[in-house]
Amino acid sequence: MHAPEVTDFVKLKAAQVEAIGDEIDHVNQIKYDEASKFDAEKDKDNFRRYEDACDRVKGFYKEQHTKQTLNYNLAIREKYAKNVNARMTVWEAMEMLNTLIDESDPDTSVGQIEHLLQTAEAIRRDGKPEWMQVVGLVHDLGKLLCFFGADGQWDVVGDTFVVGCEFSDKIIYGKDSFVDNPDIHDEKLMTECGIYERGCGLDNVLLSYGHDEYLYDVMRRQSKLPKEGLSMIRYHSFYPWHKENAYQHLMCEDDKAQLAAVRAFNPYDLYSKSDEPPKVSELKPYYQGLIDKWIPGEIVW
Ligand SMILES: O[C@H]1[C@H](O)[C@@H](O)[C@H](O)[C@@H](O)[C@@H]1O
Ligand SMILES: [Fe+2]
Ligand SMILES: [Fe+2]
Repeated sequence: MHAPEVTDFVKLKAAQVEAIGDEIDHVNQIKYDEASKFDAEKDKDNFRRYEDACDRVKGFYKEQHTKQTLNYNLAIREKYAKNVNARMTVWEAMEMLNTLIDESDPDTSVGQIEHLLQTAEAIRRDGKPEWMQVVGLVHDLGKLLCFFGADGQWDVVGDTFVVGCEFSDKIIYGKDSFVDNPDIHDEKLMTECGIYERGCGLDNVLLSYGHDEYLYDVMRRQSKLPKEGLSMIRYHSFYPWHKENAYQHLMCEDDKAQLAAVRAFNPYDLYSKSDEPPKVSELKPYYQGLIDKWIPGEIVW
């Protein structure tokens, strides 16, 4: 007589535990927009000091701000939309990227694979959802463009900004750094909205081309990441927007949620650069498990 009751009780408890588990997952899903603990612990003034940066970084931005034009942007998107550059898994891509030294970055001295793992580990330490850890792990893989026929690094790395409208003063080194960009002589482009409409939404805006736009496109088509995760990828270098509040007039309602997501991601990308270098082989099994779940198998790059 008692046995069924016990079984029922056990079932009830199991159901409750599962419900609590679901609730925790749910909280994890949304809690990325709380201020991160990680953010508070770091001395932020030591990062992104572009005025003190070396000539390599300054030269990089001069070239990028001169060559990222609207016409270039339209042409390069068309080129990469058609290309199959490689077929490989996410981990293979991480290993390939590791040989690159990023000329735009004043803050990191470790390789790219370490930077990806540092970012993911910081997100994991803070108990953020799995998909966000995956975003940390892959967010810079678009830098593979350097091996897929990019002209240099000016079309791959560095902060991004909007092309097709006036250059914001909130971009690194300001408006003046665009004096040699041919677009500044086009009056139609050099207004607040340029070719866009007020409130059109950032989905409809062309960001300067580089690793963010490229990887966003690859992941949008081939991963199971949620929209906020894809936005973290697409906008992570868009500092004039997520840090300096530029381009508000181009945003639509939904962009506010995307902005919150990108802001939650940013400290992990930036401040993990001073963490201890991670042990790649020790971490591989854990992250391979996440890759198998969110971006499985061979990817078309
Ligand atoms: O130096 C840059 C930085 O300015 C970008 O915002 C970032 O996304 C990059 O990965 C790095 O190349
Ligand atoms: Fe990046
Ligand atoms: Fe990064």
